[in-house]
Amino acid sequence: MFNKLQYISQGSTVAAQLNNIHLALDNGCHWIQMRFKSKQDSDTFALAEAVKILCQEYLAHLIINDNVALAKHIAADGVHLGLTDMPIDQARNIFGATKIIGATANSFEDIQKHIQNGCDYIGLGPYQFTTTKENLSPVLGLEGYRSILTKMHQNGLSTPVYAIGGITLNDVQPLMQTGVYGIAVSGLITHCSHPKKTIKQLKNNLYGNLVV
Ligand SMILES: Cc1ncc(COP(=O)(O)OP(=O)(O)O)c(N)n1
Ligand SMILES: Cc1nc(C(=O)O)sc1CCOP(=O)(O)O
Ligand SMILES: [Mg+2]
Repeated sequence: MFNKLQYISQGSTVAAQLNNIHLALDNGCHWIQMRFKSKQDSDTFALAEAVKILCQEYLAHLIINDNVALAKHIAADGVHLGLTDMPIDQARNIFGATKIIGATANSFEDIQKHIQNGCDYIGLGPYQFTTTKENLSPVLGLEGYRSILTKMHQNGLSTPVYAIGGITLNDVQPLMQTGVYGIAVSGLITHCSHPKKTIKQLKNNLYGNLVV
């Protein structure tokens, strides 16, 4: 069973990325997506190696954003691919059958295509406007999730869907009621003043207060 809470890392330098990822791990996140839009491949590689070690220490899953070759090279648990990244079936041939491949969607049609191509989870967004990612697809809002998740149910599609994009603590329960499997967040955890408390509250909302 996949974690219901994904932390999407942010930071413009290796040091900032490492600090933010360590903060997330140290305060209870167990699924890290390393999302580093660096111009220097050497920096991205060095960060990925360090994050792999950190995730091993914290028994956390490590997903690499965009870069299938890097994910394979460091033996990450998975990769996340967007609408303009490598096709999922091509990534599967490179990365193998046991690895986790996530895919970005902004519509039911995107989801259908990704599932046909063999993805393991969907990142459906954006829920609302966010400055964490540039070039956002059209904002979906709560009604967008309701509509898309209903279509998935009607078509017997059960691939886990994560909501992403501008999510705050108060958004979690309404989003979970639409039928999404979990959430992916970046700024909420990166910038909060009490990360351990926030992550525990997120988990309580995600797992229905089963978290002790
Ligand atoms: C869980 C999750 N969902 C969506 C995204 C967005 O990925 P992508 O469309 O490739 O955009 P970038 O993150 O590469 O800017 C994601 N990373 N994770
Ligand atoms: C990485 C990403 N992808 C999105 C999409 O809509 O595909 S929104 C997003 C940013 C998520 O960060 P925050 O929780 O700070 O808004
Ligand atoms: Mg991408």
